Amino acid sequence: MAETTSPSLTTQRTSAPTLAGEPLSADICVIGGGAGGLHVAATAAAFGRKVVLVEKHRVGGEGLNAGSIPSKALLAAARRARAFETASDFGIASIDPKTDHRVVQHYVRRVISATAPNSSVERFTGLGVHVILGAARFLDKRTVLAGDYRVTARRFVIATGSSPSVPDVPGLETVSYFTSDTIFDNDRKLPHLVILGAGPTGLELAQAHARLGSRVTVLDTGRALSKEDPEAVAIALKALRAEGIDLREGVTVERIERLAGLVRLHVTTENGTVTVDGSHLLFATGRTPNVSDLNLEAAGIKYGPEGIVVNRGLRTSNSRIYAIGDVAAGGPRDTHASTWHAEIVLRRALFWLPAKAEPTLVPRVTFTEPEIAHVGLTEQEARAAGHKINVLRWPFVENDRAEAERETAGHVKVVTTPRGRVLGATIVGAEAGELIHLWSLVVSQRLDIKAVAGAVAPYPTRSEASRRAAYRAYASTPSNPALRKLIDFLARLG
Ligand SMILES: Cc1cc2nc3c(=O)[nH]c(=O)nc-3n(C[C@H](O)[C@H](O)[C@H](O)COP(=O)(O)OP(=O)(O)OC[C@H]3O[C@@H](n4cnc5c(N)ncnc54)[C@H](O)[C@@H]3O)c2cc1C
Ligand SMILES: NC(=O)c1ccc[n+]([C@@H]2O[C@H](COP(=O)([O-])OP(=O)(O)OC[C@H]3O[C@@H](n4cnc5c(N)ncnc54)[C@H](O)[C@@H]3O)[C@@H](O)[C@H]2O)c1
Repeated sequence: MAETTSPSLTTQRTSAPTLAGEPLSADICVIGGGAGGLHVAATAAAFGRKVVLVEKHRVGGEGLNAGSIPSKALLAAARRARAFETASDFGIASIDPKTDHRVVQHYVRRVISATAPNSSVERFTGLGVHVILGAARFLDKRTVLAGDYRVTARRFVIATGSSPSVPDVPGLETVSYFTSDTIFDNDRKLPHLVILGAGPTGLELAQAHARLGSRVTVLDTGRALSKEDPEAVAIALKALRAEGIDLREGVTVERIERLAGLVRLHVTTENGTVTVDGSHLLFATGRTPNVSDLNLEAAGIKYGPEGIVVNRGLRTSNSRIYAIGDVAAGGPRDTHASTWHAEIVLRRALFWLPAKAEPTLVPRVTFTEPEIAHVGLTEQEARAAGHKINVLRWPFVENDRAEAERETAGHVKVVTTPRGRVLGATIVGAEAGELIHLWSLVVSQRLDIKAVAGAVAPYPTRSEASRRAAYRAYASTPSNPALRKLIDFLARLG
């Protein structure tokens, strides 16, 4: 088991600045070998640019090693356990699944290993990228010290990602705890896991652990999944609570203490102070951009608590340097957002095209069951932006495939202008993450709701719910007096 002992949050190695270092020049120097950095490096090298990639820890970044991949592998194992428990709904005897946590952990590692070759040092070296393993640190506006090299480059791309942020709760130094950096190394049953933070990280890990046999309590100072449409969140939270997760919102952990064999949290709620005891603690309280060891001041790069300040072209305050992915302030923090940022930078740096980042084009998915997927504006954001809107819905309870599979929770909800331009879509339900891609296309291409209503969906699929929601745009058509007159007239003709 790999819990963190306070107060060290991450192990960021820093290179002591030295004048030594073999000079190395490049067209593009990429700092950080996660999803975003690797995409820039591979593509720029494919176009014949001389590329240096600097990675201080593990090539593949957080997504591969401690983010999307291990969390989805753990959720996949948890889904199997849940299927055993609920099989009697289908006429098959349910069983109480027994989890071998060492084998589950081995499975998670196996999935990481299976996807790792795509982001190995060997692969990138083979593509012609000069890979340096070590922490990068700016010496001046055009030079970075990395490993044994002093790298100068025409362009730099900072893609150093983010790390778990852990609040300074009194008593934290007395306990050990997990973050997303360490939880996937755990290979033991956690009898009662208390999770602080009900964002996507907290809730995905809550459901995974609950299904694998842990008792789970989640505490959040604010609202769970506060960015998402409240209607969708209510459906997902109902399902999580029905699986036994004790989720409390609007509560504050005032103090933590270690007692024999357990961790005790003193929690303020609207009804006073209570104690919550657990066997293990996981912080899922948000992320901090990885900037502290880059010496950004030397390069004239502005940054703040949210990350490196960039314009819509992802340029920093040093016009030769871009920042992408989790480390860039204000943008979405998802793997596909990092690779999309990479594509914007490649278009600008290689082809001088005026590509721009528009965060509302990036879909996001919380992979609980049911999933919540969203793209564009939520109903609340559209109203706050002053749009007049129509809201179109179709519930999965009216979807034949969902009925056949007994997964009828949720709906498709689409927000359009009165003239039918789609501003955003939220889907809550099984496979919402797959279904949202259609709406991503619609929002990014500024398509009209007619485009979805007019495209035939196969039967019986969940996709039909998207088409049915789109069709709701015509709900008032049969009672339109002018149209009724026209139909009457045409009927008289023959
Ligand atoms: C539990 C969890 C689950 C997630 N699930 C999903 C999901 O399902 N889907 C999704 O889209 N997103 C998911 N995310 C978010 C996703 O992992 C991140 O948005 C993504 O990894 C960010 O990619 P990046 O390239 O910006 O940074 P990273 O992947 O963090 O890569 C940054 C790299 O830079 C390196 N680095 C840092 N400082 C330096 C330095 N000074 N010098 C050299 N190298 C440096 C780091 O070692 C790291 O390898 C999840 C995150 C978590 C925590
Ligand atoms: N499925 C996915 O794509 C996925 C999964 C995980 C993370 N991510 C991305 O990573 C980013 C970070 O997500 P996250 O869930 O780690 O963080 P988050 O910032 O989204 O959520 C953190 C939660 O912790 C709560 N919190 C903060 N301090 C607290 C405290 N002291 N006590 C209790 N609660 C506290 C906040 O109110 C918030 O609800 C997001 O942008 C997310 O999109 C994506």
